[in-house]
Amino acid sequence: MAVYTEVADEDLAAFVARYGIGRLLSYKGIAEGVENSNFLVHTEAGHFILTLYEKRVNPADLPFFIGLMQHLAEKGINCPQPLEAEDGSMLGTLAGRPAAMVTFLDGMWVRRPRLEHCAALGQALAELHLAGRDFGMTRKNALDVSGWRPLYAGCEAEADTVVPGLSTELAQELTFLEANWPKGLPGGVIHADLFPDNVFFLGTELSGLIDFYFACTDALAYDVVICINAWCFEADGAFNVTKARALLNAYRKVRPFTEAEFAALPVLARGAALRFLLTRLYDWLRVPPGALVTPKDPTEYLKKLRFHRSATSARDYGLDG
Ligand SMILES: Nc1ncnc2c1ncn2[C@@H]1O[C@H](COP(=O)(O)OP(=O)(O)O)[C@@H](O)[C@H]1O
Ligand SMILES: N[C@@H](CCOP(=O)(O)O)C(=O)O
Repeated sequence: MAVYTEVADEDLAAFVARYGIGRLLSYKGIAEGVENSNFLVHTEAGHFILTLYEKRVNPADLPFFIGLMQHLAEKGINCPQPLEAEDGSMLGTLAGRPAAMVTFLDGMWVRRPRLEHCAALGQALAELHLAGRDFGMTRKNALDVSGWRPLYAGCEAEADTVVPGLSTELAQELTFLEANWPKGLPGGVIHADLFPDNVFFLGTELSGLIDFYFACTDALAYDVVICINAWCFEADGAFNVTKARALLNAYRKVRPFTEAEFAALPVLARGAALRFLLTRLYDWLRVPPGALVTPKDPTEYLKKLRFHRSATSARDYGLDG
């Protein structure tokens, strides 16, 4: 579920009235999602998404997220466009939470991505990176290599209850990555969470990218390997090199990789796997009894991490140079 905050009908109607989109006709909470409360809002002007930002979103980051979506939408990226209220603001307060309204995007996310979906995603990711080049704001990645040790510290004592030996394996991986993390790669705005549930398709045509609430400024190639991890492994844990090749080739047609990015792919992929393994493990160990949110499986990312540890070059991801 992802409706953490309930909204009174009359408060929502008053909030919607600020946007000049006609009267509120109906609304409903959206079950999907993890971080924030989302509502599908129907007014005389059509459908919109209302998001109430929950505790894990730092309100100081909201101008970056809102500004980024606006910038990317203006550049032609199919992403939610924040609505401007009659007083010119794009952020308001509803039910005691920071809140924004954005445009509704048609499409559905793909449960089992095929080759053509991976290729479309690679192209869209490169287009997003190019469109972000002249975005004027920056945001440090709170979950970059410097953020992993504190996360690990919060899981260290209990990690072995999930997989025996996991605590030591994570400690060794972290030490390796801290010592070998690539520096100076081409950087810019990255989405940082472009999993299949954040990408909409109409058939095989990509119709929208959503959920920019982990977006930040970091190495562009790091965003690419986050996608490799999320899109190119099969349900049984096997790496599908054909999908990776399709994703990477479609990406590099729009934004070619540098030599340094090429060489860094295996270590970046290890880092991306560790990042999601740690956040999933952290959440897994903290699910309150009776919680309505289903935590995501950390061991899925342990298997991916182990795969990347055996990779030696970009060839292992389907690229020849
Ligand atoms: N702009 C949008 N257009 C259409 N549906 C959206 C849009 N934004 C969010 N949604 C719906 O809300 C769900 C949760 O949104 P998401 O941003 O992923 O939430 P969270 O940040 O809580 O994970 C999505 O899976 C989708 O169904
Ligand atoms: N994609 C992350 C969790 C974040 O969820 P989202 O609904 O905000 O995309 C993971 O799979 O661990």
